[in-house]
Amino acid sequence: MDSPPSSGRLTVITGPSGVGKGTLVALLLQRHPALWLSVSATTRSPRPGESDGQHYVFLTRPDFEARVAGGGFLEWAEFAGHLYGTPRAPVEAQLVLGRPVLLEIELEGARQVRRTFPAAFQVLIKPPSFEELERRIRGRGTDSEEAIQRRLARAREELTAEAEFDAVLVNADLDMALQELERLLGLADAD
Ligand SMILES: Nc1nc2c(ncn2[C@@H]2O[C@H](COP(=O)(O)OP(=O)(O)O)[C@@H](O)[C@H]2O)c(=O)[nH]1
Ligand SMILES: Nc1ncnc2c1ncn2[C@@H]1O[C@H](COP(=O)(O)OP(=O)(O)O)[C@@H](O)[C@H]1O
Repeated sequence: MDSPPSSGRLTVITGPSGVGKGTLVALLLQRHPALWLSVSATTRSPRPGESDGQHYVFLTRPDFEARVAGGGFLEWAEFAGHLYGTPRAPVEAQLVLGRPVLLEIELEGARQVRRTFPAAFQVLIKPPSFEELERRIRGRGTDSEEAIQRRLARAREELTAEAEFDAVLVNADLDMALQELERLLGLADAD
């Protein structure tokens, strides 16, 4: 099931909010500059330190909906009261160039990609426990109590979807999880 992706392959990384997806993906990109991470669009407000076009493309809801209507997203979903989507054109362009592409997206989006790109390699990142997940979301200090509650409710749902994924990775120790992710993605040290 977990055969490593070839170059130009699409990899989807999913997992509950606060599990460490962003942390793992940032480390992966530092170590493997050949990887290309899709920058999503969202209607949520920027967090302190997030810049437009780098972490997300921040859109109003009407602008986001116009892009949906125009077929501009490879996939999109609503999460915790906001819309999130993967701009289609840049992903397709990178795949044509043969570059390995990463999407860091939530469960509904992963399901859409499974239908449109059945060859995509899909990884679910899990926390060592639900209590640890809550500690990480709170420890990050970026979300309101309401946003935290919505993320925790959604997390319970996402964690039941394990069987849908090509691989499941527990992010307990960060270095170990990073190594395991590299192994799953078939990334050698020098990639
Ligand atoms: N479907 C979909 N989900 C996305 C996209 N971009 C980000 N997400 C997911 O939306 C959720 C919320 O992201 P964010 O607001 O940055 O919060 P965080 O995960 O708590 O840091 C996370 O599960 C992301 O993986 C996207 O383009 N499409
Ligand atoms: N293996 C780990 N052990 C302890 N804390 C972690 C680990 N991985 C990530 N974290 C911390 O958990 C918090 C949430 O991580 P983040 O990458 O923002 O999650 P996500 O992108 O999945 O929402 C951050 O404060 C991060 O530093």
